[in-house]
Amino acid sequence: MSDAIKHECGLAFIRLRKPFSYYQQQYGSVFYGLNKLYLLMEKQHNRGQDGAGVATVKLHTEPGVPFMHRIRSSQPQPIGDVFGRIRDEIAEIEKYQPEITKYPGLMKGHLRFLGELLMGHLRYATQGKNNVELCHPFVRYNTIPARNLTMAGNFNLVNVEELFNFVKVQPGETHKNSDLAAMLEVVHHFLAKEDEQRQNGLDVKAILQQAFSMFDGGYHVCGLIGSGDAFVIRDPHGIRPSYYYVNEDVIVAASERAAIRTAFNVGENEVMELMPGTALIVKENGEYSIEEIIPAKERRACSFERIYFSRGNDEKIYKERHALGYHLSETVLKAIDNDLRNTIFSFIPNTAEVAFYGLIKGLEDYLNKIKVERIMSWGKDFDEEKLTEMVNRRVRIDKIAIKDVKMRTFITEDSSRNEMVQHVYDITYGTVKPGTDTLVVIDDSIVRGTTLRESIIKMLDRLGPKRIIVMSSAPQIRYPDCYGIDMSKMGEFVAFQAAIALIREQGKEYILQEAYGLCKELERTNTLNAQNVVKNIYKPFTPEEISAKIAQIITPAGINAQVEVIYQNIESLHASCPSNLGDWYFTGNYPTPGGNRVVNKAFMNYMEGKNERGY
Ligand SMILES: O=P(O)(O)OC[C@H]1O[C@H](OP(=O)(O)OP(=O)(O)O)[C@H](O)[C@@H]1O
Repeated sequence: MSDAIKHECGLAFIRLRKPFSYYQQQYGSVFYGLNKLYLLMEKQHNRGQDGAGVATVKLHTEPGVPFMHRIRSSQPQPIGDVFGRIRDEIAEIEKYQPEITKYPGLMKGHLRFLGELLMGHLRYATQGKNNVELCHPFVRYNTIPARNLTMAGNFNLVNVEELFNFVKVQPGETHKNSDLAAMLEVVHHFLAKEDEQRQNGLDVKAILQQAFSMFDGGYHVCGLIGSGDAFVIRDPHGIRPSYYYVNEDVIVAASERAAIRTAFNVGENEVMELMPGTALIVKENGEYSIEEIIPAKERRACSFERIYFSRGNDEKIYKERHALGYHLSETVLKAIDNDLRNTIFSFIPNTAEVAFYGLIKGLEDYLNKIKVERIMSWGKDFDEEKLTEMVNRRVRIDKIAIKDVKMRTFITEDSSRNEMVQHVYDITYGTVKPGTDTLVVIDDSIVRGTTLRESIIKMLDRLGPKRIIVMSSAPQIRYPDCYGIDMSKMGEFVAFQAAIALIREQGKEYILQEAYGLCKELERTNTLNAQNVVKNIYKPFTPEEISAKIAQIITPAGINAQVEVIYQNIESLHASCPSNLGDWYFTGNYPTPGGNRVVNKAFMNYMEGKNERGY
């Protein structure tokens, strides 16, 4: 089967609250909104590099004049492509009317994308072919202006089929697995109903309450309506991140706080978090409100956002990644028997860099403590040489792995990933004392283990270390994620491969058969969402046993160094990222019942040899 593309990951929204002439006077450009949208998107490019799209709505147009426009790209550098094409349109008009930029009203009439409502999207398609038809935003056109709707989002739903059935829509081949297509149809269904009944303005809150009570998953979604209204909404568990900022000139929303801070040059506390289950609703007249759409449920904000996905320049995320590294320092000291003299520390670029600083801080704190203890124990028995030697003891750090391509391989589609990871990294020669040094490298996450097996371990081994210890600032990734970040097939997780290998080695295949039988039974009684059966696969083994097996799996043939893997534990993860406790990919504790169905389906697919995702 061809894989469905279900991953849509970065969002930007701007509502201009003043006429275009104001922005020209105040900020020197009628393109203020478009420029800010570009910046917001560029600052979130970490969230998706496979596609980009923009939609705009113009307010108060004459009847018959198009007011909703959309442009999308799945070219390499898609943000540049989208805005390049918008720029070309501007240049074309200026060619014939060089004075036009002086007349904002005229500009609005001539330029398709000069709208007061702007929405941008960055797409990450980890699976299947990158098809521009699947890039957000999607649009639902209608002859009645208020029933035109365009939406984009960062989300995964686990009940798409059910939703299409509800609105009695037969989606085409391209969109049949698309969460957004299903969501758009459902929201449009209630929008049309509301428009039929309404006396005055649209009751956007009522539309959202009816539509969003039907969605099972994690989401951060934005919609622009032909009436001039707009909304941004976040799932009731707060799984996906969502932030907003308001001043007299603009209303802004985005997936990451730091992007808003940089684009609008504002402080940490000026950017607000959109709380779980609520929506930012912007009325056609530029007023806004924060409304509860679905009562908030237990907060399960995604921790993988903090560990890997978001950009690390966010004030809180930086501290959290630092803490993740710090928490690992004690464990690594134990692993190397406190032998800092013969150990060299480094990181796998890029995301792990901040955790590396945290790790080093932890090691330095230890070393400083030791120095003080030693010096104190000398009493008066020391000289300059002895003291200098002690004070100059350092944790040995070096930049050993280099990333040649400035792209995120994890969010690169599967077919090209293996080859890519082989060529993405390189090493710095002459850094390690061959045969003596232990080399410790920290990565933020080990998912499939491909980065390590196909590239990093072989390269590091060329430097001749005695041991290679890989530390992961995330715990073992054991279960699929179906709420936003694509990790969908059981057999691909190196932790699952390790559990299977241990089961086989120990002749415990009955565990697999029992779990499969239980899944089948749950399927028959339509209760696949009642429990996560895959937990039984891991149950017989300690995390350390799984880690030891993972180390074997990621060690390619012909490696001289002894390879070990050390993971973060769940307690330290939670201590490091206290407001993002969503940890289902590590623990198997899904926030919605749909999650259990997904993991059980993924396991059944694995047992049946089907290479397809569980949702
Ligand atoms: O175990 P695997 O399945 O190979 O995946 C894990 C790797 O993927 C990510 O790197 P990526 O290149 O996406 O991003 P980065 O440069 O931001 O770290 C992550 O940082 C790990 O290094």
